[in-house]
Amino acid sequence: MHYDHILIRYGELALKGKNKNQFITQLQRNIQQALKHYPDIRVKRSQGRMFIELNGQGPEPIMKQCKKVFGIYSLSLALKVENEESSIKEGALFALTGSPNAKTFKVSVRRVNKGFPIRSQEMNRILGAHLLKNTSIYTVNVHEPDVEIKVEIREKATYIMSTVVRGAGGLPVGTGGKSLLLLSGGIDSPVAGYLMMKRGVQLEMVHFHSPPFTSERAKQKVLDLTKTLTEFGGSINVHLIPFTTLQQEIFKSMPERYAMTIMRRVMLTISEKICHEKNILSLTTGESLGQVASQTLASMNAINEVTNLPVLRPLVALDKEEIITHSKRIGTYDISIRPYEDCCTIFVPKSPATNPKREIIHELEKKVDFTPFMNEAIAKKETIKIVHNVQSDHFDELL
Ligand SMILES: Nc1ncnc2c1ncn2[C@@H]1O[C@H](COP(=O)(O)OP(=O)(O)OP(=O)(O)O)[C@@H](O)[C@H]1O
Repeated sequence: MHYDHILIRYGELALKGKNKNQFITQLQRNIQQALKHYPDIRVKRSQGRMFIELNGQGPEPIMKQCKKVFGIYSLSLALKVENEESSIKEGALFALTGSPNAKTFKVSVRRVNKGFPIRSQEMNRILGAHLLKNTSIYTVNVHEPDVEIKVEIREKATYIMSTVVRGAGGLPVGTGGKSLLLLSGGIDSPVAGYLMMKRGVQLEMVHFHSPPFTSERAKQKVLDLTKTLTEFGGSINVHLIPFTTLQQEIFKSMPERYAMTIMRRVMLTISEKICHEKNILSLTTGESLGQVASQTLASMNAINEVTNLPVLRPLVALDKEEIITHSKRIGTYDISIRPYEDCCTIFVPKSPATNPKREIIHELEKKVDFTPFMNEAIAKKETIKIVHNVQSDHFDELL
């Protein structure tokens, strides 16, 4: 006997009607995608659960991959047996005796198949008695058992489990629409992207770079960050925008105090154009309040003016420590701290305005028309598709 399935639980209660079906279909697709290197396994759905049929494949790597799939609340290794009392008894004994270091147990039966002749409570008693009779070291503890033997009696078969592992939670990527993430090489924006993916949002990236002031390795850093994020939700397109000429024009013609704000407005304007082209309905940034001078509410207010799209800022209320903790856990931190220059770190004004005024910006922007430079930058856009990376193993647990 051996565990031959993985049972997957998702937050079904929160779902209703049409959304529910879309959620489940997307989740199934995402699990299949995450397991694409295991051709023998099958992912099936049935009555509020998803099942992975292992077909001889060892469960550890499959569990590990599944722990990164958003929408999964918990997973259990499961033994499939026939809907027969004797088979269920045998399976329960296998599950109990295979639990290392356990001294106490509890049996929890769920009878999903109401056609099964023995009711759940009765079945709990039958199985408990069977386990006590056939072992000598275990006792029952219904309140705080070392191991809980879960038995799900379903339409066609019964699944027996002794462990529950927490999944990544959230919603399946692809159920929440699309957002364009402004991805710098820093610590924050990859974390912002991760949090949006956790809410089911599919990402595309835009990155502004300024060759030759920024190197190939700085560009590679952004591609590597994206590759890490693909582990949570499939392939991602990265749009690289050459920003050198625009930055030089801005820093040449605008007062230093306002150059940063105007540069951000230009970034957002270009990003919005990409959204229109790609049918993406929102933008995401890694800004959080009060971290640096340009991340004040006044600054966000001045920047936001150039777009009607929602600008999502999932880090807005987090402090740096929390953001760093996230980035270490998801595997982006070590890439983010590589010491290559970003376009924004090269053209840094000494004292950017912390309280930029829209009226002043309007006056300044009347003097120079950046549109031709923006159009040129967009025309020179380079798009790279980063394929879903399913082979990394740099972490085990997501919270
Ligand atoms: N070169 C860039 N390309 C794309 N987006 C950028 C770029 N530089 C900055 N951004 C966007 O603007 C946000 C604010 O940038 P800023 O440099 O002020 O903040 P930060 O806290 O250092 O963020 P990060 O750690 O993400 O770089 C970033 O989180 C990112 O979303």
